[in-house]
Amino acid sequence: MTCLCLTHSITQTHNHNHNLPHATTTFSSSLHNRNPLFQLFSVSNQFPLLSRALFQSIILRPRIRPFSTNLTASYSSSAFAQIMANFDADSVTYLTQRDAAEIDETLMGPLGFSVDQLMELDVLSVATSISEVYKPCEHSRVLTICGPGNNGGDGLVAARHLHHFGYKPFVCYPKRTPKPLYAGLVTQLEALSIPFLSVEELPSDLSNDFDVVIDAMFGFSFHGSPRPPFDDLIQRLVSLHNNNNQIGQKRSVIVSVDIPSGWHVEEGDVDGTGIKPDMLPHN
Ligand SMILES: NC(=O)C1=CN([C@@H]2O[C@H](COP(=O)(O)OP(=O)(O)OC[C@H]3O[C@@H](n4cnc5c(N)ncnc54)[C@H](O)[C@@H]3O)[C@@H](O)[C@H]2O)[C@H](O)CC1
Repeated sequence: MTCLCLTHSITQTHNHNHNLPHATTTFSSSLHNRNPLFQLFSVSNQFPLLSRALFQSIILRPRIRPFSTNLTASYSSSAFAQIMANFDADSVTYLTQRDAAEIDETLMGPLGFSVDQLMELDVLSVATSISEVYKPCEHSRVLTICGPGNNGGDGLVAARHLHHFGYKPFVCYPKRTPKPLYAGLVTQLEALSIPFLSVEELPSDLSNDFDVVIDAMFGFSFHGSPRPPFDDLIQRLVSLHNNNNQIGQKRSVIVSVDIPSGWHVEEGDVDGTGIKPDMLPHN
């Protein structure tokens, strides 16, 4: 799992106590017309042996690079500078939406991984990254907005992990899927008394009630324009970012799992009006 922390200065980059190596980096808004997704290096002969999460954790980490050469203005950490020194511009390749789906088919077909196995592994890394950058003592109230597919499942798992990490998670899961995997994830959250909020119960300004908003609406299977209620939810997250432009106003930070919801999966934030996440952990 790789975590890209956007627009914020780097806070930490190291192997953490959960022993899941990852990289955290920052880059400028020039990202938004580039596809930040599914970055992999040209070592495809190794890739089928590992889940994308494992692959990116173990192989990508020492060599990840930012998308913008303007990056140097946005960081000050010597640890980050060290990471940057190892970046290799020529080693980055990108996966298409179709590539990503085919890799999953391989992982979950001949290689015998199960969705829930990959989801747990990926999302433990997501939750760990969040806990390193946004400490529970300062960012305890977390809203996870979950979509109808596996990206939404990631959000449900993230809420559970973050509860165990000491956060106070809330979940908005407006389009539930009756499959056993999702039903089990919901049951586990209910057993922990994690509150589920309807779209109507959300405050008009999410920043009033939440320190972190996790965008787990859509991942790599998103296509077209978002349908209700996700069109409205995406707009709320867009508004959060816009509100930040008003001096002195504290806002929730946005963590988009795998892909900022509503972005074109391959083209990115085509017209520049999409969600601008603060952190982009992807699996
Ligand atoms: N590969 C891994 O290691 C893992 C990745 N995971 C995560 O799973 C998502 C991809 O999941 P998938 O179920 O294929 O798709 P999505 O979650 O992106 O959504 C599908 C869902 O959304 C509906 N939909 C599509 N477009 C729209 C739209 N315009 N409006 C409304 N609804 C839409 C569609 O009908 C489906 O219901 C990947 O990104 C990772 O985050 C897993 O954790 C497993 C491990």
